[in-house]
Amino acid sequence: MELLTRTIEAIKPLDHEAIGRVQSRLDNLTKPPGSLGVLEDIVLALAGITGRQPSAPLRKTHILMAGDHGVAACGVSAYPPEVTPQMVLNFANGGAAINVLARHAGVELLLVDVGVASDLPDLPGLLKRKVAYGTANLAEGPALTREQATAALEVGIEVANDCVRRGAELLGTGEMGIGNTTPSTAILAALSGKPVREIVGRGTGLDDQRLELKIKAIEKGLKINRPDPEDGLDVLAKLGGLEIAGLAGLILAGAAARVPVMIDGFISAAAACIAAKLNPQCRQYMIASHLSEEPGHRVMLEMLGLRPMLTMRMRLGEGTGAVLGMTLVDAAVKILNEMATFGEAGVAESLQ
Ligand SMILES: Cc1cc2ncn([C@H]3O[C@H](COP(=O)(O)O)[C@@H](O)[C@H]3O)c2cc1C
Ligand SMILES: O=C(O)c1cccnc1
Repeated sequence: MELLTRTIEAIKPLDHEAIGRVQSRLDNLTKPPGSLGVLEDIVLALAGITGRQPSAPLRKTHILMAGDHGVAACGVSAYPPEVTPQMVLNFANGGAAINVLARHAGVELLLVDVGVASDLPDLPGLLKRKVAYGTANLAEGPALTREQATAALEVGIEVANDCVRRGAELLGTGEMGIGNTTPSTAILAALSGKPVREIVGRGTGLDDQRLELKIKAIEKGLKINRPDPEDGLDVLAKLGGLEIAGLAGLILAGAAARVPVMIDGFISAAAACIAAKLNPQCRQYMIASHLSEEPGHRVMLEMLGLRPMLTMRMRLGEGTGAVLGMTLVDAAVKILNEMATFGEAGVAESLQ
């Protein structure tokens, strides 16, 4: 059986016994039950996902997938496509926002070239797994063939499986690809049926004129390609992109391996929506870090049934929100393990 099918079929429900055990420990800690809100939700989710009581700090790996987009030729980004490989060099040199936050949070950073349109040099921390030199222009036809989409999904699965084999306990999703808010918006429009104008955003900071070009390109792409909203692979192949496919594979593999996946902003959530279409159970293995400024992100999170931890007006991508969110996961796990119980501390329990 092919790797993608095997991975999709390996995803199982959460462990409700483990959730119950962690819930009773949380309720015995010296605080009113539920008073730590989302911090409590996080450890309950981790228990259900892993089947164990987590211990801190978790071993955290952030995977940043890079790819280019044919649709960039339509003028849908405020920046030129050359920025994609230039930023990959910046990541390898440690100078991007994601590097700073990964160092701050004690997170290992892995770069993957799934589809950058030029050849990259050998760089520390970069895995060269190029499926194609960028996608075709989604406004003119399918961005990818079904075979390319499957190959990119499988790159993500293999990368995630390697990380898990090396001991990763929490995976993060991030991306770099000039133009990639365009396929992400197209994916959302296809899956939700919502009008493009209602969910589109300015990405890297489009002016009104370029925003119209972006709307036109997406509407044209949906009309020409007619993606089947019930077929996640069809939506992914017709609209792209390669890094989105890679992240969707990573998410599926994390779920199959019972490892939680921190979902970053708009583009990562598009990948999560594709993964959820391929197996809705994988949603239970996701944690949403933050709410992006892209208007469609809220719609995606509602479709996924996820509540973001942070609202910080972020709209960068790279996984910056995901890595920041990981610091909260470690904090939540420390709460679970380091707080005293009512019995240990000699604190009186509730009167009710
Ligand atoms: C210098 C720079 C660094 C970035 N890091 C992430 N993105 C983000 O912006 C791009 C998506 O926005 P759009 O669809 O408008 O092109 C992606 O590469 C995303 O990761 C960046 C963009 C730029 C310019
Ligand atoms: O939310 C994101 O991930 C995002 C938003 C705009 C541009 N790049 C990324």
